[in-house]
Amino acid sequence: MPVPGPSISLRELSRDYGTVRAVDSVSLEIPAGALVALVGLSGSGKSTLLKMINRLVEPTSGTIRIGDEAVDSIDAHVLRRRIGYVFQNIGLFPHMTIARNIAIGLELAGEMTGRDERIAQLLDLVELPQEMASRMPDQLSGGQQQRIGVARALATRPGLMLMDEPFGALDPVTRDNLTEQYKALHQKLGLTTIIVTHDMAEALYLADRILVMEGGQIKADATPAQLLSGNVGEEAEALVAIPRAQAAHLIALGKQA
Ligand SMILES: Nc1ncnc2c1ncn2[C@@H]1O[C@H](COP(=O)(O)OP(=O)(O)OP(=O)(O)O)[C@@H](O)[C@H]1O
Repeated sequence: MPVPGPSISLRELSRDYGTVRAVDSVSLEIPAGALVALVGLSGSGKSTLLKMINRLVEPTSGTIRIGDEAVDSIDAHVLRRRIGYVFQNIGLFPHMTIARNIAIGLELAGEMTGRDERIAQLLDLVELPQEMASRMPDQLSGGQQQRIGVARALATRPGLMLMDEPFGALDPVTRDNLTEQYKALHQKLGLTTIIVTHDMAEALYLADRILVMEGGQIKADATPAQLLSGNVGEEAEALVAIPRAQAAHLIALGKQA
C-alpha cells in the first residue's frame, strides 16, 4: 500500500475581501487518505477555502495544518510542490511540449534526473499514449488537456491534491470518465484529495465525504449515504434535490416512450 496523503486541519479559518466575508470561521478535520468534495452555490466560498490551503490566498485569521505542520511556516513554493493543484481550463503553457508541461514542476525544483521516465510513467497513470509527449497542447482535446493537468499536478509526487472544478468545462461523458479514473488514481496512490464541484451528482459518486458550503460556512458535513437519506440540513437537501429531480424526470420520460 502507498503511504497515505497527509491529514488536514483547519481551525477557525476566515478570509475577508473588503467587507465580504468569503470564508467564515471554518473548522475542519480531514483524515489522511480522504476524498472530500466541497459543494455549494456560486460565491459560497469554495475556491477561497481551497486556495488558502496552498497559500494562493492568505487567511484573514485562523490556522491550517497539513499533517503536523502549519502551512504558514512552510515556504509557499516548497508547499506548492508538495500539493498538486488542478483547476478548470488547466492553462498548459501553449509554447511548450506536453512533456515539458508535465515536467515543469520537476524543472522548477531542479529535479531533472529520471525526468523522461517520470513523464512516461505519468502519461501511463493518466491513461494517455506515450506519443503525446512530443505534441503541443493545442493538438490535444479538452479532456486530454485536463488529464495532462492531472499528470502535471502529480509530477512532484504530492500527497495532497486540491482540485477546483477540474473537469467542469468538459462534456458529460468525458467528465464522467475522468471522474471515475481520478477516483481510482486517488485510491491507487493513497492521496488525500479535496475537490470543489458545482455538481452534487458528481460529488455523491466521487467522494467519501461531502461538505456543503453556504455564505462561507460549512452547513453540512456528511457521507453520500447520509446526504441521500436526508436530515442533514436544508442547504444540502436543496442541492441533492437537483440530481434527484433529474433522475425522476428521466425515469418518467422513459415510461412515456
Ligand atoms: N479576489 C477577490 N476579490 C474580491 N472578492 C472576492 C475575490 N475572490 C472571491 N471573492 C468573493 O468571495 C466570495 C466567495 O468566492 P469564491 O470564489 O470563493 O466562491 P465559490 O464558491 O468558489 O464560487 P464559484 O463556484 O462561482 O467559483 C464571493 O462573494 C466572491 O465575490
